[in-house]
Amino acid sequence: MILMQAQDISLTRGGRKVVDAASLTLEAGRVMGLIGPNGAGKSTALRMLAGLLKPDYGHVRLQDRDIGRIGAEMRARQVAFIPQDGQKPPPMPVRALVALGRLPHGQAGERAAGHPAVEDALAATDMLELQNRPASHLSGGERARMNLARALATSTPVILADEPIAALDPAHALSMMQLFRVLAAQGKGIVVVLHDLALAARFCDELVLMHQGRVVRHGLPEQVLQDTIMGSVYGVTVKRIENAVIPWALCR
Ligand SMILES: Nc1ncnc2c1ncn2[C@@H]1O[C@H](COP(=O)(O)OP(=O)(O)OP(=O)(O)O)[C@@H](O)[C@H]1O
Repeated sequence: MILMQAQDISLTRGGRKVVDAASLTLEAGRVMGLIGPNGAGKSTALRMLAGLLKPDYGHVRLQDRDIGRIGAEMRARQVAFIPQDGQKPPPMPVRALVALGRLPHGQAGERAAGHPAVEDALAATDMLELQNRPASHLSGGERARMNLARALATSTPVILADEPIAALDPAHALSMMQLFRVLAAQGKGIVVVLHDLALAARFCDELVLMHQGRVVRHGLPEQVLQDTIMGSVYGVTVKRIENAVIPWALCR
């Protein structure tokens, strides 16, 4: 089942097309990795998918409706957007902040904090131990897990996550990628921006490679992560290593 579709979306910023006629289709049960070098346009594209930026051209459809025509609350019940780690959160307890994820369902305060979706989200992200801590005291990695928990608490069919594992230690990065797989198995569709290509190859069903605003490759990880493409897009060479745990290394 198609959950979301972007067709030829373009956006100009500072006189430059930062996203240029990008198209993608997100199906239920899939983890899609959005990859590409710094400045490729990944975050901008993700914000357009989330309905937070309006494309100059093209359109984003959410279950067959133009996302721009869906009200903010309805959209929030359908799409959870996890931004790249930005502002420090307020000094409210982690559980209360995660419970804000229930607002699009009209639930707030004690009712939201006690909702099973909040409990499940805290458990899934390994945040139960930290639930009473002020959110402002969390480390960068803990904050990333809390942001995912808040998104999960909303119980949306679509999750859009911008570099959610960038600040995570290896164990929590693996857990989060495994959790995306579990969520996909439950029927959700996930678009995740990643710079860790090994994890992208291992956990994503498909990869969308962006470069200079354009989607230059879309397909299975092994189709996208080819040596020549990595060379031309990332400017690195791929060294294959036999019998190694990670069978390739990137070199400059
Ligand atoms: N408001 C803006 N005005 C001018 N340029 C912008 C604006 N917003 C983004 N850009 C530019 O658009 C390009 C794409 O930015 P974007 O954040 O989407 O890239 P990205 O692929 O997510 O990069 P990264 O991996 O570094 O996070 C960048 O070159 C950025 O400088």
